[in-house]
Amino acid sequence: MSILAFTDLTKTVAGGRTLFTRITASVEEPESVALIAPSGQGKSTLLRLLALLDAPTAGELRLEGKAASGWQPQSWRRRAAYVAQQSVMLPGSVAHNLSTCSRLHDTPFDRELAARLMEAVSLSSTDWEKNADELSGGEKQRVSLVRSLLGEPAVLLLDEITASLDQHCKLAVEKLLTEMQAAAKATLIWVSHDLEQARRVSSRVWFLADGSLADCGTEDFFRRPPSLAAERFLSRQGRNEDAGEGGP
Ligand SMILES: Nc1ncnc2c1ncn2[C@@H]1O[C@H](COP(=O)(O)OP(=O)(O)OP(=O)(O)O)[C@@H](O)[C@H]1O
Repeated sequence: MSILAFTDLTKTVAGGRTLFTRITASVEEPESVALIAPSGQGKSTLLRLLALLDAPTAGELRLEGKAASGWQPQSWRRRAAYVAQQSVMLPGSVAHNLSTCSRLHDTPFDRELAARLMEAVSLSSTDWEKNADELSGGEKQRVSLVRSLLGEPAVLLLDEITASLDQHCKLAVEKLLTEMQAAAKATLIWVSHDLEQARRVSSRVWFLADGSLADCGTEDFFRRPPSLAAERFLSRQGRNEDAGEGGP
């Protein structure tokens, strides 16, 4: 059974522009999918729809086999967590931020797990008593990821979460998440402009362009782009391997 699925999803935004029309796809547990598109095609919008942070114009979403209408939005978001590029820290300390989920759901705060996750994203030396607002952008991004992981979501909707990280931290985050996925602890949907990253972390690609979604294996996507739009996109990024324009 798919853990997350959408059928005939259409989204028209203010001003009347339709970003995508009747797109359908699903993700199995515990897959890792890269959502790729030229800028402005609706990647973040689609991710926000999948987190029930925005409503589709038409179409149906299902999580764990149950339609969105049958879920409380907060319960849905607890299972399918959206991790934003611009992370927002709650007022208070790093520890206060890390324990958000346990306070919200009245469950014990697993300090040991939090420490392990902080270490995995290269934040072992962070002072937990520090005001979270004083962290750098990249530190906030990683604390925000750890905060989400502590809620043990089944699906992580990752919106360019490594965009402000240096290479070392980026790879640390990728390693943590791919290990979780390999251990069947999480299904991942990554929005990324970084095609090297998409190739490293995913086994499938959803390519969004001209209002349609193409769904294919990651290696196939790079070797045999599924559409002219994908071919042009890879070509512009210098990644069309058939055209001999590069690649690892
Ligand atoms: N609520 C909204 N109201 C009006 N326009 C919107 C809204 N949400 C998104 N848009 C527009 O829809 C388009 C797609 O936005 P979105 O951020 O989803 O694209 P994207 O593929 O993630 O872009 P990028 O790669 O540049 O981050 C943009 O032109 C954006 O301005």
